Amino acid sequence: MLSAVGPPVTVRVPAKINLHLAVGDLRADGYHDLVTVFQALNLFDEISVVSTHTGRHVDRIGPGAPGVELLGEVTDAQRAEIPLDASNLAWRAAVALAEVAGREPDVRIGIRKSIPVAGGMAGGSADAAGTLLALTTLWRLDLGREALMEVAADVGSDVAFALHGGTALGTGRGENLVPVLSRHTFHWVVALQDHGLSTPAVFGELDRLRSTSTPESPVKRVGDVEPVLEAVASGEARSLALLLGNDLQAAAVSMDPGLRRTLRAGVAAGALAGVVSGSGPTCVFLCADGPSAVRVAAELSGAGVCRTVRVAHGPVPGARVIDGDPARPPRGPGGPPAPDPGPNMYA
Ligand SMILES: C[C@@](CO)(OP(=O)(O)O)[C@H](O)COP(=O)(O)OP(=O)(O)OC[C@H]1O[C@@H](n2ccc(N)nc2=O)[C@H](O)[C@@H]1O
Ligand SMILES: Nc1ncnc2c1ncn2[C@@H]1O[C@H](COP(=O)(O)OP(=O)(O)O)[C@@H](O)[C@H]1O
Repeated sequence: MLSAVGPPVTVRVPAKINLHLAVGDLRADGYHDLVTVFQALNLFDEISVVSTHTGRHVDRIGPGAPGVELLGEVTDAQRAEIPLDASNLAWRAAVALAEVAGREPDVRIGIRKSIPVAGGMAGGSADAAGTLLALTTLWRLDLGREALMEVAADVGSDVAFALHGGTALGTGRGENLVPVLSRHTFHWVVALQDHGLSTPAVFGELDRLRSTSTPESPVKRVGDVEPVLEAVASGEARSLALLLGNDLQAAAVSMDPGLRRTLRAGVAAGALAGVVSGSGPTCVFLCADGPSAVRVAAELSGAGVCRTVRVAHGPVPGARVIDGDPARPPRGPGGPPAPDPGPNMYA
């Protein structure tokens, strides 16, 4: 058990999907320029941080090194796949923020995981973003939004979006964000696999496929992003369904050919369209409305093409403090309910 100063600060942070993902050629720094439309969905990880430099015992965060542990029900797969050493993205975020703040990362970080690991939904990035917001609150840092976004981008290409949430156009490595007008809710079915795909390996496979592409069998590229932005703004799921596209999908399917069946099964189950999320292997299916998503999820879960399915909607806000903010009353009996914890400081 740990010594701690003050109560933990807890942040809830959403998963993302890519409605559109155009991948440019390999850059000299090992990255690819992207044009992407992110949307945050209501699948959340929770991050709790607590100071460790002195003080009283806190139950919610137990022992472990260097400062990260998994909270709640933890599956064997999560235990196997999530590093609890200094390479954990949440810990890397803590170290990066401590450096900017000119202090030690004298904290413990608890991660309650719901976002699939290595699933193309940016769960690790979400944990990093949640840690940045939680520590900004715990340490009462007066960092501006721009400075926090810069720290986020240094930790990973998707981290800034997890802070931002909603729907956003991402360029550069994905870290340059512009909010996209999206007042309408879209309904999704998310098909999770029992394994992950490595993001760098999927980008590498796309480079390989493109280098061996011939005029007879070209590797197609997604179209322009503008129609996607218009469809998002209109709120018309049928228009958006025709425009979902991901340049990494060919690479993900090449590495995991079973995804072809998953994508077909979702549409056969009644979805308007399906697409691999980011580097995969998670597939997301856009549905006409909420009840349709429930029906598609029920049928897809019996089709034997994925580990499990979730019904989700988006856009939802980015990282939010849900507990432990000195400026808010505590959660729990007498306090406010956990969801919808107020305006996002960083959006
Ligand atoms: C593909 C996307 C699409 O949103 O999402 P995921 O599938 O990971 O969720 C992202 O670009 C992933 O972002 P993120 O997972 O933060 O990537 P990073 O840690 O920054 O980079 C991991 C590795 O992916 C490759 N990479 C990443 C981003 C980018 N624009 N070009 C790249 O080539 C590089 O090989 C890099 O070393
Ligand atoms: N907090 C974390 N949660 C999940 N994975 C993490 C975390 N920290 C580091 N990782 C590593 O990052 C890799 C990518 O994880 P994740 O962000 O879940 O997937 P993706 O990049 O496909 O969206 C994982 O395979 C894991 O080894």
